Amino acid sequence: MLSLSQVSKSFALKDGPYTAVDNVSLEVKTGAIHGIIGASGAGKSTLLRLINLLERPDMGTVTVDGKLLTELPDKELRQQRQRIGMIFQQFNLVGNATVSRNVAIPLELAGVPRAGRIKRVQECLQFVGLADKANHYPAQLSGGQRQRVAIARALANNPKLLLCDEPTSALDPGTTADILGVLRHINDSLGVTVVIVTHELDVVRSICSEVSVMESGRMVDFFSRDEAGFLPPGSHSGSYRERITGRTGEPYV
Ligand SMILES: Nc1ncnc2c1ncn2[C@@H]1O[C@H](COP(=O)(O)OP(=O)(O)OP(=O)(O)O)[C@@H](O)[C@H]1O
Repeated sequence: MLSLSQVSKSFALKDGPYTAVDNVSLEVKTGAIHGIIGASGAGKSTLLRLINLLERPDMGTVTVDGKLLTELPDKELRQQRQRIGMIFQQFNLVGNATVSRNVAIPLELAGVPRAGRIKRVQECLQFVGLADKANHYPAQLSGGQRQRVAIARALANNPKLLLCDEPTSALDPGTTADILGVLRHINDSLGVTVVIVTHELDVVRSICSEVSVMESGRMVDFFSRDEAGFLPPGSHSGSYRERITGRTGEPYV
């Protein structure tokens, strides 16, 4: 479903270039819930933004659902991007637009006619359990409800891939569990592949089928729930692998 090959990204800083993502390769199969974990500044969000080309890689290739995004002309890239949903820590809703209008925006951008938009907005709001909030504004909703609206908006164009940048970091533990339940449901019932950037080990332990670990822009480890077994939520010490699986292992190169 998703393949990154030797992807790098540097930013020009005052004292010279800074490499945020350094020669990263990654394969994510259809149906996975893939976690990307690592310390602050490791390059996780930048890597996520490279997947839908919100950031252009300096080097390397990005393939999503068989399309080599890094080679597509702009118009085709815009079309392919519509099949990649994204949600953020701070929800990024349009504050002066109602819930239904927020969900309708990506449909308008995709050129869906009005009747189709109305139907799809209703479906998406029903899916996230917010049909009764269609005419509310974001400021009238709780954090968890805002994230549900953001999820409904991300689902509007039937994405095959959902990118989540710290989706629960602004939420309390109960609401976090709730939103993780929605993400699991999207994966199970719609077959959407999910990539989640997080620094929360419990998010990984709760829903991820596999994890990659980033450190200083590089991918330093990869393991799956099937192969390693994940511990239940709770605090443990050691490397990311030890804390998630309870076991040590050979670092991935
Ligand atoms: N647009 C940018 N311009 C300059 N530097 C940037 C830019 N985007 C990211 N960086 C730098 O790249 C590094 C990696 O940032 P990134 O946000 O990807 O890390 P992260 O692992 O997601 O961290 P966090 O968990 O704190 O969000 C950081 O040092 C950051 O300051």
